[in-house]
Amino acid sequence: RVSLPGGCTIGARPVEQHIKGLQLMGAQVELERGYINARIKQGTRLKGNRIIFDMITVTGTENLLMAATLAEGETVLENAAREPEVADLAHLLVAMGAKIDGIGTDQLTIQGVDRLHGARHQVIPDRIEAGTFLCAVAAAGGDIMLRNIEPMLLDVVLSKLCEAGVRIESGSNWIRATMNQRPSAVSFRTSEYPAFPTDMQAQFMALNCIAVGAAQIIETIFENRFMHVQELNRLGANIMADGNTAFVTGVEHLSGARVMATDLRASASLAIAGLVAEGETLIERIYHLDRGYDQMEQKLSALGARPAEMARHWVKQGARRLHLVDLNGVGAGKPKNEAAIRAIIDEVGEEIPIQLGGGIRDLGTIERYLDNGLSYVIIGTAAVKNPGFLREACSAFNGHIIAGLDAKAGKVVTDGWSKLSGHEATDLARKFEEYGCEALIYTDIGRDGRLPGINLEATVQIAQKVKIPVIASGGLVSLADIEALCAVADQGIDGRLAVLVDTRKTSTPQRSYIARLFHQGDDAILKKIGEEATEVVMAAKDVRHGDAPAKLIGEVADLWFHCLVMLAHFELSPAAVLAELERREGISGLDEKALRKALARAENDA
Ligand SMILES: CC(=O)N[C@H]1[C@@H](OP(=O)(O)OP(=O)(O)OC[C@H]2O[C@@H](n3ccc(=O)[nH]c3=O)[C@H](O)[C@@H]2O)O[C@H](CO)[C@@H](O)[C@@H]1O
Ligand SMILES: C=C(OP(=O)(O)O)C(=O)O
Repeated sequence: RVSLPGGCTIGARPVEQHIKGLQLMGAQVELERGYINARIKQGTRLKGNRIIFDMITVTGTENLLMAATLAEGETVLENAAREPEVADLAHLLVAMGAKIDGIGTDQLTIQGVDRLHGARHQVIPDRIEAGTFLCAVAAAGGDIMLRNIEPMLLDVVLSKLCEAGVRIESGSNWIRATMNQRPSAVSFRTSEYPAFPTDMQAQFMALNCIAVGAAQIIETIFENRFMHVQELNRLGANIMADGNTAFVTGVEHLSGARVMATDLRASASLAIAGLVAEGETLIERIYHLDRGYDQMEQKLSALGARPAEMARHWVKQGARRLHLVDLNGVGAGKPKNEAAIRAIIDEVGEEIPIQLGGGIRDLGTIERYLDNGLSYVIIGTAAVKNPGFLREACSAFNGHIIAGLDAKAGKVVTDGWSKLSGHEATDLARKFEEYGCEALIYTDIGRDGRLPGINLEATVQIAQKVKIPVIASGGLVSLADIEALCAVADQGIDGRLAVLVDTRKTSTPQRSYIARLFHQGDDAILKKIGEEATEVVMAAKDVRHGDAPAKLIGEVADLWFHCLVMLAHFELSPAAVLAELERREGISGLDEKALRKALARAENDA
């Protein structure tokens, strides 16, 4: 028994092809109140058969393919979907002992086997995620390198991007795209693989919004997959949709606005348009996006990072010192990002002190950096491995050398955290102070990047052993951490415990929508309930004026959803609410049967 499928509401998501196939294989299937009940006579198995799909269905093919592997005899699937994900599933099944012929074609022949066994399989890269980033670069301009992606999977998409003016280079498992002009409009029609994927339609529409020229987009797979049109228009796009066809006339500029994500790829198209738009774009209901993209915001931020602008931003926010890490330099053992570092120094070097670490291993490098305008240089690995070097650096550049102590359970680690040394952090701290370091940066690597809060105890321990300032770093997540550090600031021997907030480690903690709400607390949840209730009222009024009821259903769902979140927040059970409704039944005079039915349905759905 399974419920009818969900997925994005991009049109009806019927499953009669799945059901027809299973019936042809001997299953009894019936629909009952939103559920599919399927059974087969006790002691028998599904039987192979020849199944011709009326239309090409991806999950339909996948479902029957799986069923056929364990059916009796031979199954032939005709007009099967050829999407790479279907082939990938077939390869997994073969690795598990299934017998399948015709993988990658529209005719799959399966010889049933008695059982499958475990196997190891690497899932193919997500071609739609890759395509989405390529579209983002095509629309916003820039340069992107995608690794672990098979260009073959993106054939049409790549050729359409070329048509738009993107420069594409590729190898067996990478794609690089560069774009430094406004894209040209590209027309297309979505269709089954290997034609243009419906899952890329919205992203290409976003690209067309700011293109030179006009494009016609025809959606042939899903009947309601243009919900991004009105949101893109809110950003200033010029799109007219008529049935399954959209006409996009490119405009020169989009401007930021508050928009709403309606489904997965629609959200992606809004993110792309938001990148291009002037000013701020706020995309609501981003949970649709999170369903299909892993850390999209982090990946995009990495692309857009213009170090000097970022530095200016922090200075504007009131930063009093900048801490830079040449991360590539750490691995290489020599500077790797000098151009970016120089750009930062040029931008803000005269206003605030800048310190830099990562791959600094010789006096020449230190001298060059200080000449360029850095205030402090941080030495980590080299300080541990070659204390003589640290001593020399301190005497040659007195007042400009900071030692970085990265530690795990009190023991110092080196080489980008890859090697554990035998040294106690406290011992080294004292030694580095003797050499003449200006300060120490203490990072608990068990916390860094994971945000559980600073390791206060260990930091204080270090501070108590030395007279120079200790900069706390790693795991810092909230103001509470900083307050806690301020509270122990006088426990350093000379009362100087500085705080380093490293944004690389503290920005955008990844949380689900619900987790974020929980984190924001009661007020945020209650405010949301108020807003959702208002939206219900507004949608109900629209329905009264003749609008389709789908929106109202959606708004009620949002309201219920947030009520459930609130109940969970207060550790109350939804069952208690149902019980309360049931209790009122007698008093309020509600029709008992109708209410019982509604409750039974609600319970089922829950
Ligand atoms: C989880 C997953 O892999 N989702 C993808 C899958 O969805 P999904 O497998 O749901 O899409 P299908 O390929 O089944 O649907 C294609 C078309 O066939 C119709 N149809 C399908 C089944 C059926 O029994 N009867 C019927 O009429 C659908 O309404 C649609 O118009 O393929 C779609 C089309 O590439 C993609 O957009 C989805 O991202
Ligand atoms: C529509 C999509 O997925 P689903 O079939 O899961 O809704 C999609 O990936 O764009």
